[in-house]
Amino acid sequence: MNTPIAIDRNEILKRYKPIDKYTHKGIQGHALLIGGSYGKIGAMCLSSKAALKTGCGLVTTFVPLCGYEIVQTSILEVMVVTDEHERYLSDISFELEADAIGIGPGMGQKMATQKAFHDFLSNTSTPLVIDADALNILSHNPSWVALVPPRTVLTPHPKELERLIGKWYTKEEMFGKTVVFSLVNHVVIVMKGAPTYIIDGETIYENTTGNAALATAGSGDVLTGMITSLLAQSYKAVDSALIGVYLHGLTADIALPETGYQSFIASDIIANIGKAYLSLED
Ligand SMILES: NC(=O)C1=CN([C@@H]2O[C@H](COP(=O)(O)OP(=O)(O)OC[C@H]3O[C@@H](n4cnc5c(N)ncnc54)[C@H](O)[C@@H]3O)[C@@H](O)[C@H]2O)[C@@H](O)CC1
Ligand SMILES: Nc1ncnc2c1ncn2[C@@H]1O[C@H](COP(=O)(O)OP(=O)(O)O)[C@@H](O)[C@H]1O
Ligand SMILES: [Mg+2]
Repeated sequence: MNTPIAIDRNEILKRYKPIDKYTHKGIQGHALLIGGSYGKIGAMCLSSKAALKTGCGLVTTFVPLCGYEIVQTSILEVMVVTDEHERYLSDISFELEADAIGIGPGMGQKMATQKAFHDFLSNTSTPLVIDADALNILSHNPSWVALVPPRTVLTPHPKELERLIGKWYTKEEMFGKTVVFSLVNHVVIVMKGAPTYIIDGETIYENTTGNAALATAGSGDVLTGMITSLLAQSYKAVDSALIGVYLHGLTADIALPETGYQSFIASDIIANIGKAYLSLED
């Protein structure tokens, strides 16, 4: 196993692109977030708001019908497109052209949703982030991994990773299997945890930000929105993963003196993305 490269401020500054004075929302990137189901529309609100706050120009959220008013009223800046089904996704089709798509948070794994995800994968070549239930659907249908576009970013937590690559008994085995999965399928894998590792083929990166305050509902959904936003802003897949994970962790380090570990929630990540960005400008 290759020694991990520590991702600190210096490594991020090598990749970070400051905002162009003359940019506008039309060229700042359009992120599309797809997911949600009855009772889990919040996951989409979190990932969509996180995408906006990470800097892309436009965000559209694709949810089942029951999510329409929830997303429209909780985030005014986001546009909403709905599936025809009331409670879960059954047909992922839309007219818009997104620069990046994040799919999976709160999506559930109903058979109709699985089929819709299969058809979506068969028809997309847009830069992609796959998370949560979309990862679990891939684990149930391993042959569909071949449909995943090259350079897609997968963001499993340890349980989702185990479902995807199978059990491991040592840390070396876990890294070995993940590296093989990345190489064979040409994908970038964000192994979420404490710390988070990013695997790009045989190259392993270890994030240096973040703390136990992040062990709270929705913090992964927020990360999906952040990485999708960076992809939409034309960052390479691996750089989107590295910058997204670094900034996400940094929000918790910044907020900790005010919130403590226990009262920090996923919305606090979103609220501190601005300060995390500003720390790159000093
Ligand atoms: N407000 C919302 O709408 C929320 C929706 N969510 C969605 O709920 C769905 C289910 O996600 P879950 O991740 O809860 O369900 P999963 O069944 O995928 O994962 C939960 C299991 O993974 C284990 N696990 C998680 N992190 C671990 C770690 N770091 N180390 C070891 N084991 C770990 C847990 O112990 C548990 O057994 C997803 O679609 C997700 O996006 C959640 O993100 C919570 C918030
Ligand atoms: N103890 C911890 N220290 C640092 N980061 C953590 C810790 N616990 C969780 N995280 C981070 O929080 C996020 C959790 O993601 P995930 O389990 O998908 O949450 P959810 O599905 O509820 O949104 C990951 O980015 C993970 O690295
Ligand atoms: Mg998750």
